[in-house]
Amino acid sequence: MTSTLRTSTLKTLTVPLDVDSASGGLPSFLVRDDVLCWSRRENGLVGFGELARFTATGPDRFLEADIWWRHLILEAEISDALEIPGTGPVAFGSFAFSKTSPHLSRLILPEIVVGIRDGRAWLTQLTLDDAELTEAGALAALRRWVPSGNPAPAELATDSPATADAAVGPQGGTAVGHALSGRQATLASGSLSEADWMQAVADGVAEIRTGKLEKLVLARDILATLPDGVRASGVLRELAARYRECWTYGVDGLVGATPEMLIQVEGRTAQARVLAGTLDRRDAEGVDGSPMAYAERVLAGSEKQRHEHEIAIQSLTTQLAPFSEAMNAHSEPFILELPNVWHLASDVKAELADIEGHVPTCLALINALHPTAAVCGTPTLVAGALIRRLEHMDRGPYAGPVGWLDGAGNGEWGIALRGAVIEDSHTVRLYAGCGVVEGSLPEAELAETWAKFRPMLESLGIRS
Ligand SMILES: C=C(O[C@H]1C=CC=C(C(=O)O)[C@@H]1O)C(=O)O
Repeated sequence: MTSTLRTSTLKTLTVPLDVDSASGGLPSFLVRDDVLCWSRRENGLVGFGELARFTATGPDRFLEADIWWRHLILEAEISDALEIPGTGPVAFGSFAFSKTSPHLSRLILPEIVVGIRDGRAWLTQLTLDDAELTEAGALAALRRWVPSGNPAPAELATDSPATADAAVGPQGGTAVGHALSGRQATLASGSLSEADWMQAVADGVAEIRTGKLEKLVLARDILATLPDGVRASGVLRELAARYRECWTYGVDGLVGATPEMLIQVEGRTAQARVLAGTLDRRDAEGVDGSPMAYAERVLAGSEKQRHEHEIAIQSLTTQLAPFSEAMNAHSEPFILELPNVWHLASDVKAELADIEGHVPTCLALINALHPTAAVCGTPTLVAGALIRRLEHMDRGPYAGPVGWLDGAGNGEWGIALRGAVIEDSHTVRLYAGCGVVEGSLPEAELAETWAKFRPMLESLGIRS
């Protein structure tokens, strides 16, 4: 574990901010490529700069991060005019999926945070210096990060990927067998070719048939090369505008819009959104009747999909129970409609218990919940070992927790799905995976990964 923190005390000042929703709200602050972002609909947090950073690898990464954060907060001098979730000191973070990954899990303490929640907006300045924090100083600091104030929406759209247009061809490595159009880009398979990945799915199904495990989530990566370059800020604005039901995240080059909430803590209430079971909305094109009736029939009516979902909900509720005084979950999953896919979804709500006089922190909960069956499998250890054997890649931050936490114990941590890592200014690695159960068919799972790549491909201007 390493930390860039100096020994000085953290000071923070939170003041109300006048954000004119007509000028674009939170997305209008997504103008820098190094921005830290967490946003859904009109709400969210955007962070600028970096005061301190914690990094770690290994099985204790969540608990080490928890200790680092609690130590930082313990002596902090906090002046907070709003005192709502997300005000006061805030850190953004992203954690590696695997306890064996060399990828650095991280918490980043920004210098400036802009937040909006239910129509209330605020600005927080953080410092480790002795200087006094004032409202005028905080506004001046914000203007240094976002020089022209809130840019107009029209200005923001100028580098919109939807405007670009050119042919796409395969690049060195294994070309992916998918028709693409839109912006000039090349796509190549990552660690496994499509054929090898389908073989991995078939091998996974064979393992499930031996009875060693019930469910396994297998993922794959593809590499997009964009000669015109990639702007993280543009990708985030695109995702936030299109995937409003999802949580759009941006931390250190990891970008995406996840529909899955691992854990959201507000005071003593914890909530999760568990997803498993997917149907490509394009499958409904040309089918008689309403698309939703099709989803009801084919997704909610499928025994395989419901079984996959049941395993995911069981794993979450079993792990959350020891931390909860009371818990409720939908008895029946609902259908979550996203622009690309439908999912079987269940929301779980729990009242957190006092454990030795303390409500469990976000990171303690994540330590217990991750990895859920929605991204790993059941039993966890067997599935985890098989993932390492069959995927032939390090997932890095893909399918790991991503989100933020504040000094009062509130936070939101999604699972980093439907996302990508911007590796350099022209290269983006996209990830997608599928729950594999006994009835899974490799070709159908491959098609599902393409549906799950779609949010990122679209936001890069690549139409699939
Ligand atoms: C692993 C992914 O999705 C998970 C979340 C929702 C539905 C899933 C499924 O139906 O397979 C996956 O469990 C991914 O998007 O990469």
